[in-house]
Amino acid sequence: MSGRRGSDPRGGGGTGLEASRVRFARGSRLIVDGVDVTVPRGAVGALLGPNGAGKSTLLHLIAGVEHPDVAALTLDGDDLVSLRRRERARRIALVEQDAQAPEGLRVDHVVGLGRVPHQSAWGVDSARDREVVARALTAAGASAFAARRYDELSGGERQRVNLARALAQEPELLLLDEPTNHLDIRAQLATLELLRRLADDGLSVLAALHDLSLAASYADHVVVLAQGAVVTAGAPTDVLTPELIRAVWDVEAHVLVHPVTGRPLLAFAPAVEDAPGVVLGTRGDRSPQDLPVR
Ligand SMILES: Nc1ncnc2c1ncn2[C@@H]1O[C@H](COP(=O)(O)OP(=O)(O)OP(=O)(O)O)[C@@H](O)[C@H]1O
Repeated sequence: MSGRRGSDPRGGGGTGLEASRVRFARGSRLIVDGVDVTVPRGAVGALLGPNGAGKSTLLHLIAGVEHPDVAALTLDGDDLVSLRRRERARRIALVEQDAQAPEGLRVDHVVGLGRVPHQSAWGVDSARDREVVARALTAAGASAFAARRYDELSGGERQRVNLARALAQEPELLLLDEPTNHLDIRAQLATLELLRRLADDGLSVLAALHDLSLAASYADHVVVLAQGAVVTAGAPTDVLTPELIRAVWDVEAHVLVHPVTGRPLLAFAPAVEDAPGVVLGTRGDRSPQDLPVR
């Protein structure tokens, strides 16, 4: 996965995230099966795959919310598994699909929670903490509701606050699980533009996305997962072919060229048996051997 910039504006020449052989089982069920993902500094990576492919679980394993059975996980060469929790929280932020916050908390205080890994044990807000929170709220388009209660916000408003909280962490690696969920189209584009800009400034970004056209427009590199394993990975133009989309998602796709960006733009048609009036069968039960693993 390569970024659009050759230099590392944060200094240090970091290699970003290198995750290899990530494996995780729940009971007898293998959920993530030997996955390799790399995200260099300054790159946007997109994790793609059908429902249940293992995208959220993989993000949780990288963030340290879950612990892999086997994996080599490094961030800028540092072993993530042996990092102390607080240090890991300073370096990696995760925007979850349905993040929670303590009941009744104001939005700016929720975003302020992102500063906790940077604060002393007394948790006193410094002028810099307040400045970082204000900047994060603005960047995520959430300053208009900074003084409202988080639990009274709409889904899209909460999504922006969750992003602001992660930005307030000032991480080196930003992981996002469906960051455009609940967002209107303007907010979706603003979020992806923001991620692109942050990556151009040296942040490593890895986002699970369902919108393949958005992924193709903004990601440097996509990783396609199915049934816990990597099917293929590479530049969006190389990976997102009609054949791959049919094999993994079981839909027919036309790959067009975006008239402005020149990037792939996908138009879909349902598979024949999904036509109106046809009852869906148990699809997606194909074994990984049926998929074109590269
Ligand atoms: N707590 C759990 N207990 C048992 N199985 C789980 C648990 N959480 C997830 N799974 C299973 O692990 C698999 C991967 O789930 P995961 O949420 O990582 O997929 P995903 O690709 O993020 O899906 P989606 O696109 O629907 O969000 C699924 O089969 C899911 O049912």
